[in-house]
Amino acid sequence: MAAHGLICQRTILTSFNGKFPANARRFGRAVDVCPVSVGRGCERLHKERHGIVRRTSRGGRLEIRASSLAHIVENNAPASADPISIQEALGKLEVDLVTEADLKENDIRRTRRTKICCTIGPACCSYEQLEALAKGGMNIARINMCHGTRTWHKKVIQNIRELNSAKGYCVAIMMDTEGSEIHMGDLGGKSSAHAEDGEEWIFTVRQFNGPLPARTIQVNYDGFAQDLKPGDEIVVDGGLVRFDVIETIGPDVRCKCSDPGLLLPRANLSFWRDGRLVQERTAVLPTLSSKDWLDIDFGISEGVDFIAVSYVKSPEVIKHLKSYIASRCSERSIGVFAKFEAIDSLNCTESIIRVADGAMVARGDLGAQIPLELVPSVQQNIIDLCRSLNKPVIVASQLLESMIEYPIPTRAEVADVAEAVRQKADALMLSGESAMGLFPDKCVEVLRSVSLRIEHTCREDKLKSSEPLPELCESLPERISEQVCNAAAEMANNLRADAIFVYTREGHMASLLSRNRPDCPIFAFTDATDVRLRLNMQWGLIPFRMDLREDVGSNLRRTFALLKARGMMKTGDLVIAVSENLVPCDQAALLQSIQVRRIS
Ligand SMILES: Nc1ncnc2c1ncn2[C@@H]1O[C@H](COP(=O)(O)OP(=O)(O)OP(=O)(O)O)[C@@H](O)[C@H]1O
Ligand SMILES: CC(=O)C(=O)O
Ligand SMILES: [K+]
Ligand SMILES: [Mg+2]
Repeated sequence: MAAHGLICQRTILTSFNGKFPANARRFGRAVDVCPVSVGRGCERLHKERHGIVRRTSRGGRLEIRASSLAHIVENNAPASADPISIQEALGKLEVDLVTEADLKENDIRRTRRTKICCTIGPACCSYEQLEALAKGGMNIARINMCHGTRTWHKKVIQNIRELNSAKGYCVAIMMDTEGSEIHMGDLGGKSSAHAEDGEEWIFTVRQFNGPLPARTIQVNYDGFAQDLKPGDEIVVDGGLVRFDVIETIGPDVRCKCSDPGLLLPRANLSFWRDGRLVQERTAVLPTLSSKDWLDIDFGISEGVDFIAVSYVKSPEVIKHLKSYIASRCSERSIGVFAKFEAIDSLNCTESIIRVADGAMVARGDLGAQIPLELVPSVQQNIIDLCRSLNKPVIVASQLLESMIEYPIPTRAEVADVAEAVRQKADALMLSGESAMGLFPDKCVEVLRSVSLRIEHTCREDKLKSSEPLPELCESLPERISEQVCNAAAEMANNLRADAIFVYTREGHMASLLSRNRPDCPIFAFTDATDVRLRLNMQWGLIPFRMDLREDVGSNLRRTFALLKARGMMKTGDLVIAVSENLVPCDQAALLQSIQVRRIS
């Protein structure tokens, strides 16, 4: 409270040039209403700008709502003022800079709906590089615990949190576990090696004290040599290099290179016998290793927003992790995403998606475990299942692979991105393109521009499929929410509304709206920063943070006034508004309604 009083004082002094009564400090304590002294000219100016100034008692003293005060602060505060403490103290609307600029400059209905996730690596980890990605449209930053140290990742997380708080971005953080994939060692520190046709190489689980012997590759799991037989094939990175097994000798496997190529440190390995994946051993490797659990503890303590679990093979591991997270951090939840990349996951796709908070089509490793020609239909199937079960889904890997080296994508890559957008995936993910490529910013720009274009043509396309969504919820209050959202989305389409507004504490109704993939964007207002960050993963949602009141009318009025005052909406815009029941009582279902409002 003291800070609040101080901020008011500082604000008014700056805004109104000294017309601040010496005793105003006494008045400036209320959280939402802040008595200030202003001259007549100021009052008129303020009324014109915001329309929400209220004259109260004696001449010259006005009550200005905290929210509009925040606006004055923005426009008049000296550069040294701390915008975040002001924001917090005044409880104003929090929106990221990119969205705000976009809404101000462009047609609301043309904002991007498909979200962008970037893997952070050496090519994009500095504060400035991360800022460039955020500016370009990155919604989620992914850190991959396969690479880098925890200290390195901690710094990245700090940079992103700082960007969010200092510059108003809303970049969520996803931590991706290493998982029990089989991979090569680090090539003794070399950046790469070349395997020539017919050359003999040794794959081994041995550790070496000195330098790695020539043409030797370490493998990260002990049982590997027992698992293989002469005639088996070792496939590196999904087929970039191949070796035939000649013989196994203790911890060593002697092989001959059958497909020459470049070997990169820690490249993924898979083993094939008679055209099928050898998987007895990988099936018993734990999905979460002891190192993964340490990484998960790290993620929880660093407050990541999502954890993506690599090599999921069954729903159990997801359930286990979710209950672990619930027991370790009760005050905020972390979204657990299942990565579909292990062949076993495809036997129980639906049951995995049901227990997870979202899914990722991890096409990189998936393509090394199933024939490549099956990957597109698996992608389509997972996206469709996620949509019907209302879980966000990310399409990952090789979207713009050639852009690791080149400043423009291939035509085929653009077609691949377009396909994922047309399938209405929630998010697209860059891997090596952003982590270690030469053009991370350009990659984000390509995802952004292709998404915008394809989304637009999908909306224009009158032939778009209108298959009804299957019913999702079971209990009556939830079914009512679902029906309200479905109806609101349909109304928005039929009335060509400019936006749907939803007031939500946990984000549930926001995601039910997103599931409908309506023609206009969905503005989701929530009072929790962690919910806001998590909503940034979902298709078409523009998440805002503000203090919600129990009174829906008051929330509506405040958001309309604020968005209009800040130039993000204009007179005449048509809005469909729905609200979760924000009053803690059993009458929840009865309080939901759909309102249609035109901004005056
Ligand atoms: N934190 C990091 N430090 C160094 N290099 C990284 C880092 N993150 C990613 N990379 C590089 O970018 C490449 C692509 O990243 P990506 O996250 O797709 O990794 P990956 O090894 O393919 O594993 P996964 O299957 O989990 O995606 C990596 O192979 C690695 O070379
Ligand atoms: C993203 C990931 O893990 C993959 O494509 O394999
Ligand atoms: K990983
Ligand atoms: Mg993978």
